[in-house]
Amino acid sequence: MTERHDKSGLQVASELAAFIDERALPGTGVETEAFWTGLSKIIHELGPENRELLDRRQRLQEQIDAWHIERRGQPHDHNAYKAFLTDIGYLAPEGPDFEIATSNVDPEIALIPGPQLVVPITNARYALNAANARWGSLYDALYGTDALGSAPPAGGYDKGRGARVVAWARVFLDDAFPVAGLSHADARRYHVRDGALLVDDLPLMQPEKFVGYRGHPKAPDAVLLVNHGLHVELVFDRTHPIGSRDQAGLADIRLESAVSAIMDCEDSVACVDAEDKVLAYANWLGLMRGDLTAEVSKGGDRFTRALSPDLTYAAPDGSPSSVKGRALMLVRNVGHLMTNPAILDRDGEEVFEGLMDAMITTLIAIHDLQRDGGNSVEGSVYVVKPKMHGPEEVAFAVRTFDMVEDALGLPRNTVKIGIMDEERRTSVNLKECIRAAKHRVAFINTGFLDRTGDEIHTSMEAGPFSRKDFIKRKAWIGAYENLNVDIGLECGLMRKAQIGKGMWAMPDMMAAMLDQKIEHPRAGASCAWVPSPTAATLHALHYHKVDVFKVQEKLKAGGRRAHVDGILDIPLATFRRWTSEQIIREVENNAQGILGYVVRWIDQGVGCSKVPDVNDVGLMEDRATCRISAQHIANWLHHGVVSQDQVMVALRKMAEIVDAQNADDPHYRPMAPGFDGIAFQAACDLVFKGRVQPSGYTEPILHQRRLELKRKSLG
Ligand SMILES: CC(=O)SCCNC(=O)CCNC(=O)[C@H](O)C(C)(C)COP(=O)(O)OP(=O)(O)OC[C@H]1O[C@@H](n2cnc3c(N)ncnc32)[C@H](O)[C@@H]1OP(=O)(O)O
Ligand SMILES: O=CC(=O)O
Ligand SMILES: [Mg+2]
Repeated sequence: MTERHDKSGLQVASELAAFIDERALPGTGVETEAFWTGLSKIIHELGPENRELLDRRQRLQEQIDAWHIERRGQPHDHNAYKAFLTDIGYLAPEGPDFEIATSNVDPEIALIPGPQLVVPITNARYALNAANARWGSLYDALYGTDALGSAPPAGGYDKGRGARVVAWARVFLDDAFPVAGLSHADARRYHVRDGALLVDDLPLMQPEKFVGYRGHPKAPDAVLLVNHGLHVELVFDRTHPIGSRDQAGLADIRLESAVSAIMDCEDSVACVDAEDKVLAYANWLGLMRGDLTAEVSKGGDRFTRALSPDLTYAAPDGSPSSVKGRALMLVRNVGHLMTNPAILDRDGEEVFEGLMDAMITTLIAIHDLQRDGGNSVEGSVYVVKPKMHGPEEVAFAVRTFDMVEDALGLPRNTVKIGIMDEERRTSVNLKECIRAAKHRVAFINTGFLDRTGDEIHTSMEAGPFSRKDFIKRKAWIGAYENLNVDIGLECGLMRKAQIGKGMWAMPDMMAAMLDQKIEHPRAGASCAWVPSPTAATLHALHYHKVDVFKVQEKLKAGGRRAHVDGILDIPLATFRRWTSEQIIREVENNAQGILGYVVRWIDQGVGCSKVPDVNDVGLMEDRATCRISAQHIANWLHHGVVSQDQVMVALRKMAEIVDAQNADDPHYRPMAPGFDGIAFQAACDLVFKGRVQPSGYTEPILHQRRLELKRKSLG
C-alpha cells in the first residue's frame, strides 16, 4: 500500500511529495503551496479534457475500422476514403499560411544543424555521457567501431588500423578545412600568426574557419575550427601515444557531436510508479542543477562521471573565448495516454502522467534558468511532446504549458515544445499542428518508429500489411518524410526551430550509418536521432559534408513535394506471395524483438535494450519498435496470415533463444521452459491483445505487468 500525503486535494505518494518539497522546489523561488495548488488545478481542470481527447481517438478509430470492414473485399477507393476521413474530422481543413513565432531559442536548436542524441533519463551514467557527448573523439569513433569496414580487434592497439584511421581523418580535414596546395596528411606544423592559422606556412582556403586555439600560438596545444556551425578541435600532444607518432603531433581530432540531447522520460524508460518517476525526475534535477554525478567502473578503473565544463580558448585575436561543453538538453515528457499511480486526484483516480511530467519537469528546469553557464542561455525549457494525435491535442499541450507557466511564475512561452510527428493524424494535419503551437514550437521530428506502429494500427481492418521491412519501402513513408520537411519550411522553421529525422536503430552498424544517414541532412533535416555518443560523432561528419541551410533554402523555394494523398496510401501487402518459411521468419523476428525487449522491461525495469534480430544484428528496441512488432503480428493474426498456435510456437521458440542470449546476465530470469512468468505473459498480451490496445500502444500492458511484478516481489 503506497503511503500518501494530501497536497491541495491530490493524494501524492510520499516519496514523490518528499522529492518535490525537499529537493525540487528549494532554490526555484516557487512556494510549496503554490506548486501543489497549481498542480491540483491543472490536474482537475485539464484531466477531463485529456480523457475526452482519448475518447475521441477511440471514436475515430472505431469509425475507421467500421469503414474498412464494410468495404472488405472491394478495391480501395482512395477518394471515398479521403472524403470519409474529412467527414469524421480526422482530416482537418488546412488554414492560411503562417510563420512560427517562437522566441528565445538557443543556437543549438535554431542555428547549428547536427546530431541529436537520445538517452533514457533513468540511467544517470548514460545521461551524463549523453550531455557530455557534445564532444567526441573522431579517432576513437573510427577505431572502435566498424565504421571503416571491419570490427575493432580484441587486444592491444593495432598500428595498421590506427594508421588507416589517421589517414581517413586527414581526408575529412582536407574536405572540411582545405589548404591550397597542401594536404593535411602532409602537414608538419599548425601554428597561429597574426590571428591566422597556418598549416606549415599556408593559410586555410577559408581562413574564417579558424576560430580559436589553446596554448602558445607558435605551437598550440589545440586549434579550434568551425564548419557549417560545427566545431572541430585538433589536439596536439607530442607525448601522447598517437601524437608522438604523428609528424604534426596531432593526437586526436575531436568533433562537436551531439549538439542537442533528449533526456527521455518516455519510450526508453520503464517508469510505472512514484519510485520510478522520482528516479527520472531526480536525474533531470541533477542535470538542470549541473551537479549530477555517477560512479563508473570500467576496464578496471573507477571514476566519478560529472558534467563536462565548457571548453575555453583564445580567439584568433588572443581574447578569451569558450564553446559549450555539453549538449543542449531537452526533456521528453510522456504523451497524453498514460496515467500513473504516483498521484491520485480528488476522486482517487490516477492522474494523467503527461500533466504531472509537464509541471514537474518544468519546475526542475527553473534551476537551470536561474544560473549562468548551464543549459539554455536563452532562458528556455525544451520539452519534447510525443504521440500527439492532431491539432487539438497539440493545442491541449500548449494550454497545459500555459497553466504550468502561470503556476510556476514563468514568462509566457518559456517552455518550448518539440512536436513528434509520429502519429498518422498528426502527419496528415501537420500544418495545423504547428499552428496550434506557433509560439512554442522548437522542433518537429519524424518519429518513424511510432509512426509505423500507428500506420498498422489505424488501418488494422484494411487487410494484412506487408512484411516489416517492406512497409518502410512503400510510398507512404516517403510522402510522410518529405511533407514533414516541406511543411516545416513553409511554416518558417528554418533558422528558428529544428526539423528533425528519426533514430538510427542499429547501434553497432556504424559503417552502414556513415553510408546511409547522410540522407537526413540531404533531405533538409537540421538534426536526426542517434542512439549513442559514438554514433553522434560519426553522424556529425554528415553535417560537415552537407550545408543543411542551403538544402532547406532550395527545398523551400521548390514548395511541397508531397501531399496528404501520398501519406494516406496504406502499405498493405498487395500480392501476398509469401512462402510459409517467409511468414514464420517474419513472425519469429518480431517475436524475438518483443521478447528480448519485454523481458528486460518487466523483470529489470530497463526501457531500452539492444536485442539481436534473427540475422543477429543488434537492434535498439524501445516501446515504439515493440509497438511495431506487436501490431504487425496482431495484424497478421487478425487476417489469418498466421494462426494463434503458430504465433505461440514462435513465441516459445524465440523465448528460448532470448534466454540463451541473456545467459551471462546474473539478474536474468529465463522464460523457458515454464513460459509462465509475467514477462512472457506480457509479450503474449502485446500480441494477442494488440488489436484492441489504444492506438496499438504497448504502455498499458507493460505498465500493468511491471506493477504486477513489483507487487509480487514485495510479497
Ligand atoms: C523510437 C524512439 O523513441 S528512439 C529513442 C529512444 N531510444 C534511445 O534513447 C536509445 C538510447 N540508447 C541506448 O539506450 C543504448 O545505446 C542501447 C540500449 C541501444 C545500447 O546500450 P548498450 O548495449 O549498453 O551499449 P554499449 O554497450 O554499446 O555502450 C555502452 C556505452 O555507451 C554509452 N551509451 C550508449 N548509449 C548511450 C546514450 N544513448 N547516451 C549516452 N551514452 C550512451 C554508455 O554510457 C556506455 O559507455 P560508458 O561505459 O562509458 O558509460
Ligand atoms: O520517438 C521516435 C519514434 O520513432 O517513435
Ligand atoms: Mg516515438
